[in-house]
Amino acid sequence: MPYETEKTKSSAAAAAAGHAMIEIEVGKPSGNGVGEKTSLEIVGDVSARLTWKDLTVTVTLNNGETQKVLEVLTGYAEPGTFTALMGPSGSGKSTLLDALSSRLAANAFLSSTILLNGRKRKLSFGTAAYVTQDDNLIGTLTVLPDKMAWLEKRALVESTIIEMGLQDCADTVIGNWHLVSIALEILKRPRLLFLDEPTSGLDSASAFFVTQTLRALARDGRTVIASIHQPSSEVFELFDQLYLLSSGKTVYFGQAADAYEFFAQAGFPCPALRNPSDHFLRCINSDFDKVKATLKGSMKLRFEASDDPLEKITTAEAIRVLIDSYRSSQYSYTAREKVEEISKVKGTVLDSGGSQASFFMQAFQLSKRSFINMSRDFGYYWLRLVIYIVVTVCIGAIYLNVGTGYSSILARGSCASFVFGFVTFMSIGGFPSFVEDMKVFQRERLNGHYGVTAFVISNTLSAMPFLILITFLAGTVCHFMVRLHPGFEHCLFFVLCLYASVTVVESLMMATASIVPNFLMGIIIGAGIQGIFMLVSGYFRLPNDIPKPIWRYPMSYISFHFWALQMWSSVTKSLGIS
Ligand SMILES: Nc1ncnc2c1ncn2[C@@H]1O[C@H](COP(=O)(O)OP(=O)(O)OP(=O)(O)O)[C@@H](O)[C@H]1O
Repeated sequence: MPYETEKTKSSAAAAAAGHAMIEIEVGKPSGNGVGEKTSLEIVGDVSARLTWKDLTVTVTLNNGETQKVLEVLTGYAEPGTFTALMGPSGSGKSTLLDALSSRLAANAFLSSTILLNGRKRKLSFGTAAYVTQDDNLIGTLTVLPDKMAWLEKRALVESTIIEMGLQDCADTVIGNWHLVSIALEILKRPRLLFLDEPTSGLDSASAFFVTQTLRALARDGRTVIASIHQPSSEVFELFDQLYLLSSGKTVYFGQAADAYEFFAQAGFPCPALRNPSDHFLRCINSDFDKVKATLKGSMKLRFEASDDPLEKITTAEAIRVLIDSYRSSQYSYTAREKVEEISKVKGTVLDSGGSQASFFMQAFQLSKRSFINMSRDFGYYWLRLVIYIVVTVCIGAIYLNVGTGYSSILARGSCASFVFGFVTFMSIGGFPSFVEDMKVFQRERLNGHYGVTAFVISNTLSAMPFLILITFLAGTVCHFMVRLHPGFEHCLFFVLCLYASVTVVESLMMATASIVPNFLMGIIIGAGIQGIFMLVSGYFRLPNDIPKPIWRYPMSYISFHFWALQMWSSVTKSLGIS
């Protein structure tokens, strides 16, 4: 392609995207004439041109075997365009989005050349935004962010709210709504927007509205790539580019409007009045083979009588024909040419290399947000505060003024065991909230907002006031009703022990939530671990009687119950009753 044409096209794209292109530096021709590829340098253009070539993703399964999830995919996404990824369930749409946005799972191996503005870059904060299938939002917060000058912030938020059509819910508490997720991501003004099934679960009118909004965001100069599950024909008409996948292979990539022609050329024309996306998905969904095989006997006559080419061959064969047709088609050739062409243009480096906030700012903002969330969510700590007080009043009533005689030794031991065993055990009730927190954390970490350390510190700090309040109130009630060792310092020591024990259980449940993100399994595992710790605490068997290997060493020393009871027995000793 001649330089002039290349330059004109790039300029036109940037102009269409509404961004100034300040300088274009044309590389030296190597002397091979007009058709020679060159390296262009675009400075000042903030749009994102993404290309991927021969992209293959291989995952290692639990049994050690490997599986190719995506195979040699080649494509591109340009600013101002809306690219839709379509394919049957399990065809690899989410994996392709993950691969392009550098968010692949740890067991997935990527082999590809992915270029952003002609450069190899890992996408991070501010450059790209990723809206996941699950809306992992903190349901107690409003859509307003807490960064930059107030006036600037207000202008940005208002423009975003208007852009997204969210005027009616600007001051409401966030529910789970796709548009809010998208709005939150575009607050960072990303140039590249990835969305995993933004229309799933929506009725057709809402799906149309969301897709129209995404197209408008694209027209504003952004590069938008979204996987869409079942678009209506109206929604389909909003797509600029279409990437059709089946079993991880490209069935079609090109302009959405040209897909009809491609399918017709391959021998599968879309019947009149049929939704094109329904037709394309039907052609490439091999699940229908199994259904057909099952119903073969009863539907034999119908299959023979029909003109539909899909009823004469299996879907697996149709997919093979389509994949082969695409490989040798002008669409595939054009896509490869275009990828080469875009790759040669060295555009602006958009990557800001992670969150712009300092570590302390991240930890401060996260602590503040987490504290607001905890204080607004009644189930997070307030309910536990009520239950802790009720339970400790019950303990106080049962062990009321337990005394200091020999007969009270067992009662004191049981009381201690119950307080540090069962009362702290109730902290597993916070598990569902931890799981929600973890989901938000995982999304925001992958989007480059902050790291593990900031999250752990902020969570510990924000929970601290609530845990101090809970353990102070519950501990004091218990201490005075049971008449434990009198004196302020002993009461404080008791409350501190309770605080430390509850913090350990909270941390244990948080760690469990990071490994087992399932409510029921997490609670069962957390309860099981605590049950084992309680067994070796020195109450159910005296410390010297606990079997030495494993149970005494190291288990009893790992168990926080053991340390709490040690404290108790030292207090009891100081009373001279042991
Ligand atoms: N990290 C992984 N480990 C193991 N298998 C994986 C992994 N990621 C994806 N897969 C498998 O790859 C296939 C494609 O998954 P993917 O989620 O990308 O499909 P999809 O088209 O987005 O499906 P859906 O529409 O149901 O979300 C699936 O069979 C999935 O089980």
